[in-house]
Amino acid sequence: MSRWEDMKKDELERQFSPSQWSHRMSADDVIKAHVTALKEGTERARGLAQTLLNVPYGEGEGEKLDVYVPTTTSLDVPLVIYLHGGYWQFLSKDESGFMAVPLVHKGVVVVAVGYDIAPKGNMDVMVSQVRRSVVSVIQQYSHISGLYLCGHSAGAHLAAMILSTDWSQYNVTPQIRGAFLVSGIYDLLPILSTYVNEPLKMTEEVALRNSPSQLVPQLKLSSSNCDIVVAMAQTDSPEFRKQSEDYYKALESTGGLKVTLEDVPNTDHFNIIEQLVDGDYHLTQLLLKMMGKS
Ligand SMILES: N[C@@H](CC(=O)c1ccccc1NC=O)C(=O)O
Repeated sequence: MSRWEDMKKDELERQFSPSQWSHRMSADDVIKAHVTALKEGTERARGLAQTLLNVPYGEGEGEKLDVYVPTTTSLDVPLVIYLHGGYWQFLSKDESGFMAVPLVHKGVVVVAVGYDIAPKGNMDVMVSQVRRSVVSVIQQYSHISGLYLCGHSAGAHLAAMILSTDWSQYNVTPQIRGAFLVSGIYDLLPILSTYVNEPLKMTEEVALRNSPSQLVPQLKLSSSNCDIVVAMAQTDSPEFRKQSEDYYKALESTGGLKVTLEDVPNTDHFNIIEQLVDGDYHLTQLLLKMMGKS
């Protein structure tokens, strides 16, 4: 097995360029198609659900979230917070409501969180923002039947950082029932020397304190009752898949956590999450089942 520590810069950068590993399209086309799919799905969701857009969760201009509200009147209303991907430097909440399409029909509230991507935000800022967004959501929606997280790519990293929060400095302790971590990065050290870090400008110290792989004991303390699904795409690069496998193993080996590793067939880094617009998609079904809504 090759180790990232032994890789030359160009090989490491290829491993951390998800668009180069799709079997469906060229690198440029798969990113264009990804953005289009997210935008179209989000527009559809906005047509189907009632929405509360740009709800502030903090003082900052970028500290806003979008809520997709189901039209059902059930008392059992779970809420999923979605954290978008894009290497902490692309995308926004504005094209991140797509997964609400099948979920609002089933009576699930979906919240798409915005955060300040680089270069405006840095890693510490983004992690602080998404943590505060969770606190704000549970304060506003105290009547929900369960809180869930879903994150893609960099958003899966942020979701894992939320699970690893020491909530003692906050006013509340969120009880997160389940988390879907999709094609994420959990050890930031391998990207330090790559193009990904150019706008982020992380030092080794910043990368270490923001790596979920370093915070597994804290996750065990804070999120012991949370079902965790670590999902990876079949054609994610070997280093991306290793990130999921290693994080899964680290969580699993602490004992007492309910963790599963999902290797999703016929998917790449992008359509593994795009397909959440489809109610029949394997991960949508898993998420609904976890929430007791299948
Ligand atoms: N250089 C990256 C770019 C990338 O990851 C990306 C670009 C635009 C929108 C989303 C992206 N990634 C994942 O959500 C790549 O090779 O895929």
